[in-house]
Amino acid sequence: MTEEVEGCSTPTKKKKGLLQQVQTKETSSSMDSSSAKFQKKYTELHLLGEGGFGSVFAGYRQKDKLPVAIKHIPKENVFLKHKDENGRKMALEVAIMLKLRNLTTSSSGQLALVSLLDWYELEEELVLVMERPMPSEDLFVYLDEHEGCLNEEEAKIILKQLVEATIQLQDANIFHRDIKVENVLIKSSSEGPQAYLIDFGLSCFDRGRKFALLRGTRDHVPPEFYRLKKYTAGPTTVWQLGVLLFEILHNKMFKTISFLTNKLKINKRLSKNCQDLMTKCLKEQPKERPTLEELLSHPW
Ligand SMILES: Nc1ncnc2c1ncn2[C@@H]1O[C@H](COP(=O)(O)OP(=O)(O)OP(=O)(O)O)[C@@H](O)[C@H]1O
Repeated sequence: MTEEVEGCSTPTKKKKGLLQQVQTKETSSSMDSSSAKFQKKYTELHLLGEGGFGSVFAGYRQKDKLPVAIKHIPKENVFLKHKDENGRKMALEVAIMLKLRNLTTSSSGQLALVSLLDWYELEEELVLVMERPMPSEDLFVYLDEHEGCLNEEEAKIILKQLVEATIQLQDANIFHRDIKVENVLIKSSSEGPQAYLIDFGLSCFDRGRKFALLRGTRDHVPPEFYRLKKYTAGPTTVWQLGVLLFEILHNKMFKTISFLTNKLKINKRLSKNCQDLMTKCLKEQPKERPTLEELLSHPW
């Protein structure tokens, strides 16, 4: 059976800060009170990033100065499709992030996921308040600062953290669907890098079904989407982790469409085990890719 779940609608580049919204006519008193509660609790600072679906600002929680990231998603990009156990409709991104709160930590301690602290449904936008690891930057920017490429040891640490996090997601029946360098934060410390998977805007709950509609980044969708117009969660996640690994070790952007016409060229200077893991993740046939658990026990 082929089934599709909608997360957000057509991307817009519209940016809407809370102040602007507060100045426009808010009619509903409950929206007014949500807006007031938000402003009382959090202070917004500079823009961190702007994507297809919303804008993310740095901020902090006023009572304890906890660093937070505040994501504003215009209402036209939000479908209140999910129902909680009380029948209350909510955005899928919120429902998924609420479920993430219950996930346990990884074997190495910190799980590579950020927590949702609060969310507010305002008249024109949905506001998500998330934890903001400090100091951190997204892997796209981090790569830029490392001349486009990481060394194998660093790449291995980051990949392992992401594999552990995606196993937890899989166990919770959550399919991220858009793993890529822009959606990974890296917190640097003397103990090494700590990765965090962010942006659950295209994610969905999954119990092994087949998806037919493209959700996610076209360059990173697995070959089966092009060949059969169908993809499933596990092999897609492994494929996207393979793409991410390729990109962080090659200083090259990956495009599935080029992969389908040209043989993949992996840097021969990488260790044999690293090449082996990458080749396996990027197998054209989804059935030939390892599972996430197999990735975790790979010799690399
Ligand atoms: N919790 C966070 N802590 C720090 N920075 C964050 C956090 N969440 C998001 N960001 C920053 O904001 C950027 C955009 O966030 P996000 O990907 O969630 O937005 P989006 O509108 O869904 O983007 P896109 O459409 O590109 O996927 C990220 O690339 C990152 O730089």
